[in-house]
Amino acid sequence: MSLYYEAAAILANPDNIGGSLKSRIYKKKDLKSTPAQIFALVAESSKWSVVLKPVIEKCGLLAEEKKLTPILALLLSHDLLLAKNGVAAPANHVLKLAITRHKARLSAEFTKARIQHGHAALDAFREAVNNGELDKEDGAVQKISRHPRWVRVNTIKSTLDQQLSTTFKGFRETDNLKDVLLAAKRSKIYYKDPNIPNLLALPSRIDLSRSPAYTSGQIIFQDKASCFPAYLLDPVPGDGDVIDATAAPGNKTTHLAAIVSSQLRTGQKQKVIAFERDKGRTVTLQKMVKLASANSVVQVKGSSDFLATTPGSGEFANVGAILLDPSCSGTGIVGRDDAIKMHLPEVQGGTKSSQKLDKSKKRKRGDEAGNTSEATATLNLHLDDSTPEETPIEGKLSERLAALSKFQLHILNHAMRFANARKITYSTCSIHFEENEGVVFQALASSAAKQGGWRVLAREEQVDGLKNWHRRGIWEDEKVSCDLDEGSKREVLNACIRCDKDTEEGTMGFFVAAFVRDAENVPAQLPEATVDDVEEWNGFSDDGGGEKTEDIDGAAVQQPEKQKKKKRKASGQ
Ligand SMILES: C[S@@+](CC[C@H](N)C(=O)[O-])C[C@H]1O[C@@H](n2cnc3c(N)ncnc32)[C@H](O)[C@@H]1O
Repeated sequence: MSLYYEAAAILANPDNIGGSLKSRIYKKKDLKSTPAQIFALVAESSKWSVVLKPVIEKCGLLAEEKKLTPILALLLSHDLLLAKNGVAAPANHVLKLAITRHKARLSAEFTKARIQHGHAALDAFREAVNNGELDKEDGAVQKISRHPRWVRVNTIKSTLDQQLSTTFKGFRETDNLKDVLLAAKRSKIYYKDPNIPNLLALPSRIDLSRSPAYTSGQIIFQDKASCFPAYLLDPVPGDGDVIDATAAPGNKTTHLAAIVSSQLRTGQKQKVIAFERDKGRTVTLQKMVKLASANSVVQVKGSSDFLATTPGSGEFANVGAILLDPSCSGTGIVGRDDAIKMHLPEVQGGTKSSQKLDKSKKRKRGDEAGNTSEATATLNLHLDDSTPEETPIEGKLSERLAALSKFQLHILNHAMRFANARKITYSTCSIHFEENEGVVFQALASSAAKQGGWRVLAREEQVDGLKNWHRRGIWEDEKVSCDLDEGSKREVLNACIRCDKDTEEGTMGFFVAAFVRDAENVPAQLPEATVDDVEEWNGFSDDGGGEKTEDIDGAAVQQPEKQKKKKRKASGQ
C-alpha cells in the first residue's frame, strides 16, 4: 500500500479506533511507510487544508478522478504543490497519474489562493499557514482560546533562560495572558506566568511535541493549576523527605523533584518517594521520572498503595512533607484546544464527502472518517496523547461525590498520621465543594487533625505566588457540618485555593489547600485511627453506588469494613 493509501486509511479510521492521531499511527502494525512519514504528511496536509480544499474544488478534481477520495485528493495535492520531493510514488502509480494530470490547474488555483491571502511569495504564505493565521480568517471561527499550552521548564535539565534562547527563540514575550489566548493558535508568542516560577503560556495549538526540548524532558506540558500543589508545599531541605502519595503520571512528582533539586547543597540528601497504586500508570510514572532526569531524587514505589503504608514505620521517619493529589471526579478537566482541523474537499455540485469508504482495494468516495463533521466536511484530529492526570469516573454524580469524598478524607487522614510530617497539600481537579472545601472542613474536625495538631496554612503564610492568587474557597450550605465560628470558617476558606475552568486565567478547574503543624504540636505518640475516623470511609461498594472500584481504590474496596478496622489497628494506623 502506498504512503497515501496508508495515511488515508488511518484518517478514515473505519474501525473507529480511539486515541490521538499519533497513537493510532504508532500502534498500527504492518505499515510499509514509517510512522514519522505518515504523521508528517497528515499534519502538514491538515495545516494546508484550509487553502487546498477550495483549490481542489475549483479544479473539479473529485468529479473527474473517481479513484480519489477527498482525503486522498488532499494528501496528494499537498505533496504535489508543497512537498520538496513532490508526490512520493513511482511515475506510473495510479495515484500519481491521477493527480499529476491536474498539475497545471491545481498550481494555477494555488497561486491565485496565495495572492488572495496577500502573500507575494510562497515562504511568506508558508509562515502564515504555520502560524495558524489562516485558521483565523476561516469563517471568523477563531474564538478566544480558554486554554493555552502551559509549559513548565524542567529546571533539573534546563533553565528558563536557556529555553527562551533556544526552543522559544524568535518568540515574542507579552505581559498579558490575553494576548496569548487571542493569538493565532500557532503564533510565536509567550507569557511568563507571574504565580508559578518557570512556567510559560503559549498558544494552544503550538506544536512543541516534536521539539528536542519536549522529547528530552527539558520542558513538560503541565496545566498551571496542576503546578500549584508542589509549589504550595514548598519543600525545603530542612523538611526531610517528601511523599507524593498518588503520583502517576508524575507531573507533580517531577515538579517536586525540580524544586527539591534546585535547593540541595552538596552533601545534603532529600528524596521524593512517589507512590502509585495502578500498575499501568506506574509504568508511565517511571518513564516520566526518567525522562525528567529525576531518578536521583525520586524513589518510585510502583504498584503500591499509599493507604497500606504504616505511618509510624522507620522507613518514613524522615518524611516531613506529603503531597496528596488523590483520585477525584475529574470535573475540572478541560478538553484541549489543540485539535487540528482537516478541511476536506467536496465534489462540486455532487456527492458530499460522506459516503462509505470501501474497505476493499477499490476505493470509493466517502465517509472516510467516523469523526467527519458532515456539515463542514472536516476531520478533527487530536495530534497527541498525553496521559491524563485524572481519569474521570462515571456514575451518578451525587453518589460519586459521596464515595469519593469519603475516600479523599480517609487518605488525607492517613497522611496526617505520618509521625514527622509537618506539611501536607491536598488537591483535586474537581470543581465540587464535596471533594474540596468539604473534605478540608471534615479533615480539620477529625481526630487525626486534632490529635496531630494540624491546621490549614493561612493565606498570609503561603508562598508569594499563591498568596497573590485571588480565587479562594467557597462555602455551600448544608453539605458538611461545621462547628467553627464565622470568622474561623472564613479564614479556612481564604486558605483554600481554587482555579476555575473556562476563565481568562487559562486554567483547568482545580482545588488545593495546605495543612501544617508547628513543631510543638507534633505529638510524641502517633495518633491512632479512631473509630470515628475509620467510619468516615467504608470503601467503595460495587452494589448500587455505581463506583468502578478498581478505578478508585482497588483492593481495599472489597474488604468488609470490620476486617479493615482490625487490619489498621494491627498496623498501628
Ligand atoms: C489524580 S491522579 C494523580 C496525578 C498526579 N499527581 C500528577 O500530577 O501527575 C491520582 C492517582 O492516584 C492513584 N491512586 C489512587 N489511590 C491510590 C492509593 N491508595 N495509593 C497510591 N496511588 C493511588 C491513581 O491510580 C492515580 O494514578
